[in-house]
Amino acid sequence: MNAYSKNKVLLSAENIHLQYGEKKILRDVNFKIHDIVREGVHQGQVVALIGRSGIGKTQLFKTLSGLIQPTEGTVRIGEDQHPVKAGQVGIVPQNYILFNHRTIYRNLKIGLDNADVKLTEEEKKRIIEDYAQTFELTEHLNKYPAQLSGGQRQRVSIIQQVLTGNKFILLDEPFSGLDILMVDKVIQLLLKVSTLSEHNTLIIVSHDIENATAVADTVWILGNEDGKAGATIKKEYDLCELGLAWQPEIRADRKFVELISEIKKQL
Ligand SMILES: Nc1ncnc2c1ncn2[C@@H]1O[C@H](COP(=O)(O)OP(=O)(O)OP(=O)(O)O)[C@@H](O)[C@H]1O
Repeated sequence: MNAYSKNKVLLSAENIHLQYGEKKILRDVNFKIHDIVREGVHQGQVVALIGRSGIGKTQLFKTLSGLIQPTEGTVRIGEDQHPVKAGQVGIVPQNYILFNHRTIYRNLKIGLDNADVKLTEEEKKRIIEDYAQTFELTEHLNKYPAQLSGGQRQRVSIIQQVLTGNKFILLDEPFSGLDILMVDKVIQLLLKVSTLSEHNTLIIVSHDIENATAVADTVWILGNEDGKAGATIKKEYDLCELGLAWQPEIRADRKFVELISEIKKQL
């Protein structure tokens, strides 16, 4: 098993409740996301949020990113654990909207233009070219989104969020509509993003349990507990502790396959 330790809290939720009129959507959601130190790597956590359709994943996702205020409770972010504000968490939406009339280069530049740190045009160019090279997009920089495959567009969309300097990135169904090779590339990209900085934290909402679990170090199952109204994190799997995190080939592992079937039973 890998030696690792969990250090600072980067994102936390305390007693989150969300209700619309009489309808309770979320109940008593509590968690802490940390940075992780292991084998010379210092990284943020990668969490997979899994649950049945309509259970409240999107509502939790929006609460965590400050887009909606919970009825009760607080989401805290950063080393100083201040209450989250909209814009502090980057979102890669399901249909990864890019600006179709701008080249990939200019789409990536939007990320840097929106970053807190002000850079010269020359600095921006160098950063974009570096990222493009790392993520195999150099030959596509002057193309338009329509000329790229779905997986390539997805990668551009993820990198765009990374370039804004957002340390917290929520991804909504990042594997949908991708073939298996593209899924592998997106998984590699996500693993790379999570290790780029000790503060990079990813939360992946997905119906694709195998792939979301393969890239994650933590799995949260959102569901109803004991017939109570409102969904909560009814089970958390720590894949570091299970020895199933950070291994790209994990999907063929017997222990991993057993875990997936256990997760499915929890839904
Ligand atoms: N503004 C609202 N007012 C009342 N109920 C709402 C509102 N928005 C969402 N809901 C309800 O909240 C519940 C959770 O919805 P949510 O979209 O979070 O589910 P989900 O888990 O993301 O589903 P899916 O996997 O199908 O995308 C649903 O029952 C939905 O009808």
